[in-house]
Amino acid sequence: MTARTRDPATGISAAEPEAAAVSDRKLRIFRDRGALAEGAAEWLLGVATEKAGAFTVALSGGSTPRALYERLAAPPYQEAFPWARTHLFWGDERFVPHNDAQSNFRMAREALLSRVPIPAGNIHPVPTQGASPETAAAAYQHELMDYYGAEALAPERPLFDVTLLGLGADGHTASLFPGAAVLGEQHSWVAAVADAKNLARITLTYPALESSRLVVFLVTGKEKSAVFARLRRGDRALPAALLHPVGNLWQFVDAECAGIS
Ligand SMILES: O=C(O)[C@H](O)[C@@H](O)[C@H](O)[C@H](O)COP(=O)(O)O
Repeated sequence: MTARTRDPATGISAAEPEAAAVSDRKLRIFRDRGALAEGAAEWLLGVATEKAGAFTVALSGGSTPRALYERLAAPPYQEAFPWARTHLFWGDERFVPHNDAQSNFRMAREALLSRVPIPAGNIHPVPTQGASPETAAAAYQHELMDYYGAEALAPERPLFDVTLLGLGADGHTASLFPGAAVLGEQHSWVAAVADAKNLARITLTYPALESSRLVVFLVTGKEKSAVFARLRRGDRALPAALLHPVGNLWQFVDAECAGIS
């Protein structure tokens, strides 16, 4: 077996970063962004294939997920993925029209939805055409409850099969920003919030995001390596570190983010 060195602070194994992927408990370190996108697409296809019936995913915005979506929109995933039984929701969205450059829905439509045979009825964007972020949040909560078939989340029956998340430099995930009141939300599934630039956003809350069979953080780049090390240490100042899904949590990162390149 190859000798591995481990950073005592982060717990990250410094196993060959040039390998396609290495596993350390639920941490997978990929050579680069391209390898991560490929590995995540392969992993997602595996999870979707194993699941019978509807396969429900909460999508994230951000640059790293975009590479995954583009990979899923190309062979072999474009044909092999069970699109007809896949339902897509969003973990968060900016309160902007769906054709706005800042819209997470627009990004997913361009990178993925317009290129794969997913039925329109399986796509569940946040309805940002509403009168206010609050009405959009309420409408999205109703949509999620209708889909789930109940108004209370049962731990043994997660809302999502997979929730994809990113990690902001300040430790935010979805639109759960440090110090925000929504971090204490225990009942609502969806909330209206504002980001540091005071742009209104709609975000799933911890109870909804945690109602996931599998949560996967996708994080890349040197600029994320310090915050990712803090996440690995479980630094409770980071909203991302406070997420405890009912299922398993994975972290897919590239070698730069892991600090081993
Ligand atoms: O829509 C968004 O921007 C997401 O809500 C946000 O939580 C994102 O995932 C992180 O900011 C990381 O984004 P990057 O992957 O682009 O760094």
